[in-house]
Amino acid sequence: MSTSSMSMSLLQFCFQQCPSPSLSLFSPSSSSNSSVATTKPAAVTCCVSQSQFQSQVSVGNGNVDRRVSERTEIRLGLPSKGRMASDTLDLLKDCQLSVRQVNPRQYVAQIPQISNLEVWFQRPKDIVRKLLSSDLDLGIVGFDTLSEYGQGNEDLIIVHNALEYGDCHLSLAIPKYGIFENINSLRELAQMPQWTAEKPLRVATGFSYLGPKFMKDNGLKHVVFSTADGALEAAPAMGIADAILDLVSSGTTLRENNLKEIEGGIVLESQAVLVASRKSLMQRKGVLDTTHEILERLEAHLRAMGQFMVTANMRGSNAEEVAERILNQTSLSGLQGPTISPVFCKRDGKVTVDYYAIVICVPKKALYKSVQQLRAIGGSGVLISPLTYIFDEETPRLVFCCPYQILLYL
Ligand SMILES: Nc1ncnc2c1ncn2[C@@H]1O[C@H](COP(=O)(O)OP(=O)(O)OP(=O)(O)O)[C@@H](O)[C@H]1O
Ligand SMILES: O=P(O)(O)OC[C@H]1O[C@H](OP(=O)(O)OP(=O)(O)O)[C@H](O)[C@@H]1O
Ligand SMILES: [Mg+2]
Repeated sequence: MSTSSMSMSLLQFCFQQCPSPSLSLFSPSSSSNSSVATTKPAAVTCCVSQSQFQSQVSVGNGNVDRRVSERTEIRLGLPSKGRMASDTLDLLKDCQLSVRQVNPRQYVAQIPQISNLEVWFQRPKDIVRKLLSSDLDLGIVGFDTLSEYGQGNEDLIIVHNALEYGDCHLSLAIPKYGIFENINSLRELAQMPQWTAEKPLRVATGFSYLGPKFMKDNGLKHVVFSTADGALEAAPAMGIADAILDLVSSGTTLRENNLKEIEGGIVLESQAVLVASRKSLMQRKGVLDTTHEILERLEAHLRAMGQFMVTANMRGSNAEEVAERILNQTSLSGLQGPTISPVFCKRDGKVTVDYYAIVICVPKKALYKSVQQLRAIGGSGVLISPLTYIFDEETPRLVFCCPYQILLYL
């Protein structure tokens, strides 16, 4: 999932009503007709139980609003542990937003470049909960965690939906063996005669909100879920469950445990996202500006990560003629077109221009093709350099981040 493939940036979760799943053992009810088959960050639609949400957040309740106005510092929640923790700190460091933590057991830290910002290290699920309770204003978490614990709450706004790490997907997996040997799709799984009201399909998952919702949306009636916190892949072989619903990245853990994914079984694609509390953006002084700054730095860095700067010399009679040759090649157009400068040299005592130096940005994926095209039109001395930042006039995501647009958007 690349940044460029996502056009929308500040995304809202749709707030709908649906039954609240129980946390230990539960079955999805079949009454809802809403559908979220494969959810990606770019198109989020999740359900939330209104009563459940209100018990956590109390929308419009004086306590929450008082808390929003009482504190003056802005709080950013970052994962305190797990694989997201170090990747998040690395990303911020690459954006010149290094987190200064006096000691690793201290849960509060600073980003000296941004005044009035406190970093709080929390478990990813607690970041989502604390955004909802207005104890945090901004947070970085996996989209899976946001979807599971945010449950479509409209106070959560995805400011950046593709931070390009933590890539994984939430998927249903079944054994490769036994009664599942010839089952390769969700439809085939649903049609198996084995699942009845008395003997439902048993699914082990840590996603006790998204799991039942996915099954219900896909019309699987006879399903029960059990929760587990880790090593879910062992559950089918231990006879505890028939299937599992868990995160998959390389697929190694599934393979090593004789499990397989099935067609139509992906619940969502996930990667790290930057989330904000809508209430904070709207009500707390400085949150919008701070969000704007963080977002701009993230965008500039992530855009640059996907590109190389290519310089080359080209023989030509004038800059326009060289430009024409370059622009006729599909992989050489650069960000806004090539920069072309004359290369002056002295021949027979006279300053002449036989060559032009060209500078273009090319997507990393298209590098080899670009070099081939450059050579084909007479390019020589091709130099490739990494880029650190690409700051545009205004990042597309920021369109939504100015107060006026936010007000319009909300
Ligand atoms: N195998 C994986 N590959 C890539 N990203 C993953 C993988 N598993 C999880 N993630 C992403 O990283 C986030 C944190 O996962 P991680 O396993 O580090 O912590 P956790 O599951 O909260 O804690 P724990 O596994 O210790 O209970 C997930 O929410 C998801 O976004
Ligand atoms: O497709 P793979 O690359 O094999 O990764 C998938 C595994 O990664 C996560 O587990 P984690 O390592 O977080 O352990 P956990 O089960 O203790 O959470 C996830 O729960 C899967 O088990
Ligand atoms: Mg884990």
